[in-house]
Amino acid sequence: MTIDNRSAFLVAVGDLVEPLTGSTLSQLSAQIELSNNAVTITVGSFNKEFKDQLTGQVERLVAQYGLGDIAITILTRVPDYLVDESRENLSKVKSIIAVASGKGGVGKSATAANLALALAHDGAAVGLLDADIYGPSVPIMLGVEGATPASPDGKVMAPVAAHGIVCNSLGFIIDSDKAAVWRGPMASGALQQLINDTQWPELDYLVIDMPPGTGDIQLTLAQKVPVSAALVITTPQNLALSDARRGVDMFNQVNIPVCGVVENMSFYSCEQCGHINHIFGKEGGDLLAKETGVPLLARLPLEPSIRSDADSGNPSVAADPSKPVSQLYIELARKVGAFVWSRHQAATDNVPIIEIQ
Ligand SMILES: Nc1ncnc2c1ncn2[C@@H]1O[C@H](COP(=O)(O)OP(=O)(O)OP(=O)(O)O)[C@@H](O)[C@H]1O
Repeated sequence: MTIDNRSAFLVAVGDLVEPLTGSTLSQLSAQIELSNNAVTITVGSFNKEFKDQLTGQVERLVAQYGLGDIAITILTRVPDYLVDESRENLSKVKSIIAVASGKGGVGKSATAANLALALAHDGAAVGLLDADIYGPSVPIMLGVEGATPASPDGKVMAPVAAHGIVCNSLGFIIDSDKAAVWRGPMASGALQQLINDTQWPELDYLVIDMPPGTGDIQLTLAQKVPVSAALVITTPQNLALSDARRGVDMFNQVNIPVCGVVENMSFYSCEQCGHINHIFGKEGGDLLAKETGVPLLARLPLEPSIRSDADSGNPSVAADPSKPVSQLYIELARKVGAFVWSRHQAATDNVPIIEIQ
């Protein structure tokens, strides 16, 4: 192989496109290293499908440029958003994703839990913080109700492990019925404690299940924690949509990038005849996306197994990642991961690093 071939190969690899962002590897500052017998590409998201595709594309380029016998390795390094050294307990967390909703009961917690599991399914180290102080449901959803976070020094809490991720929730610390009747300052104080006193391990993503609504607590939380992407969950009907619009506005106010909207309980597909029924109305999520300029990332069906899986402590993605509804969560997770990767490039304006050894 000649020097020219090697250089042309590196340029061609840099020109390959990440399909969910539409950007090239060079634009996304992927690191591409070529030695005599190996090429290693470090991308910013875990998307298994994309990494497999990329391996195939690189194999073809290796053949096209006559590079001979070359080992191809694709690694992932999620961009590190949390540059603030003072946040000791979050110092090992690379990126925080807030899952919010303008109103309660739209499926925010079920979506947050399945999103966290879907990110982990592709290989990421993931934590889930249940900040839904008024109705902490993560312990039940992850099947760890009654667990107690370990605290060797009596000060910080170690999160609880479940289904390959780690989580913490006010539900571990207090009776969730009591939390439901707390007044603002008490709820806010408990939330602060949960945020400040959880010692998160090395994580690629920390998913936060936010309290529903757009009041002071939500705003304070959004400002206190360095969120890299917010996801707003809604159902298709008008009332939920106007609340979701307020959710998007809230994040805009505090300069947190909203990566997208999820329309949950979007339709019901009859198990017997396959007829699709839009129980809560149609195309509301599209309308919201158009009005706010935020993309609609997923339409999730109203499906009994989502509820029964979550109620039995084994959310759909953990129960069976291959079933259609789990695949929807996995696709959603890949879009969120791609947003975090591309957003970081926009934020830091990194220059591409291409090394030839
Ligand atoms: N797409 C869906 N299909 C069927 N059931 C769902 C779906 N999404 C969520 N659920 C179920 O609906 C109920 C409410 O969902 P969830 O607790 O996630 O809502 P939430 O928005 O977090 O509510 P809250 O704001 O009160 O905490 C749960 O039993 C959950 O399992």
